[in-house]
Amino acid sequence: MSELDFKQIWQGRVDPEEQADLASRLHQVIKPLEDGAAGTALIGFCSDEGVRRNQGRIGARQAPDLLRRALANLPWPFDRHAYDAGNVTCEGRELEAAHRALADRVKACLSAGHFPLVLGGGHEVAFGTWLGLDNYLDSVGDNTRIGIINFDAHFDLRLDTNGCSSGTPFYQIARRCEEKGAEFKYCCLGVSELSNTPALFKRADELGVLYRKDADMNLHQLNEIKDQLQQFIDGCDVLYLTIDLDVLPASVAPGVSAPAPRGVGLDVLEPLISLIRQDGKLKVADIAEYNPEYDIDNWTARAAARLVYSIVK
Ligand SMILES: N=CN[C@@H](CCC(=O)O)C(=O)O
Ligand SMILES: [Mn+2]
Ligand SMILES: [Mn+2]
Repeated sequence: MSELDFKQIWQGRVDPEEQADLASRLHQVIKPLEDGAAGTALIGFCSDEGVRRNQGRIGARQAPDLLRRALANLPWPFDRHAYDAGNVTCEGRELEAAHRALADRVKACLSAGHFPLVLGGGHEVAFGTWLGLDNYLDSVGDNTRIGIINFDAHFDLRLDTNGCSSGTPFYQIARRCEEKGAEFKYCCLGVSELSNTPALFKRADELGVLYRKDADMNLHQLNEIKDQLQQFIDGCDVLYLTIDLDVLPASVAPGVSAPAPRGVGLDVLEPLISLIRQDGKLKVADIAEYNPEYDIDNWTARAAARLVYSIVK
């Protein structure tokens, strides 16, 4: 990202009448990625090639810079550095190359001690994010168990027989795990019975996926969901959190490729994100499927910003 692009994107409201340390916003503290103290490192993944291959509605490749704009005014009362690590762009149809480039960027951020937070892009982002974490753990000789927690209306466990797409990332990861003799630990919360065929439910069962349907993700079930999620977390050494914005009701997040008529509310998602953050296992996260073409008055971008805030706070 050029200095000019950085300055154009990271701007927003300033409140000079307030005590400075109580009024700072992300756009005032974020810096281009540089050597220095550990912090949160935002990486954009400009791609909707996976969505195109998956017969979906394209538009998500525009998302990263628009999400940055939605993040710019967030209060940043945290004693933590924030960096912008720029964009990885899928050139033409070269999704596999973009996955490798994203994995390298995620790994470099982890090696420097940062918490990489990737802004998609279609959900094909997940394979690149996971690969970056896996490559990093391999490079430090760490044989730990990675737990994947995906908030999504879809399993994204489609076969990649005809190439990878936004519908295949967790199947690709399952195959990689099998090849290297690692356990595939995948928890998918918010699955819609109407948006996944029995073939996908069958594959999820065969792969030992822990899942809950959107209809079982209500506020009155929160304690039960937390217990189930905590048990999953206890069986993992490190965590990768991925949020597909289509897990939210379409009335909250209309700007996605495949909207969910029911969805899971922020009132349920936010306490679960706090649980995921709680014990220090969370190493990397991403937000996927923002499609500005279908957004209304930035509702979806604002919901995404709220979720980012929940992840980093
Ligand atoms: N990442 C999205 N995956 C969904 C899309 C479904 C749709 O376009 O209707 C899937 O493949 O199941
Ligand atoms: Mn998805
Ligand atoms: Mn989805």
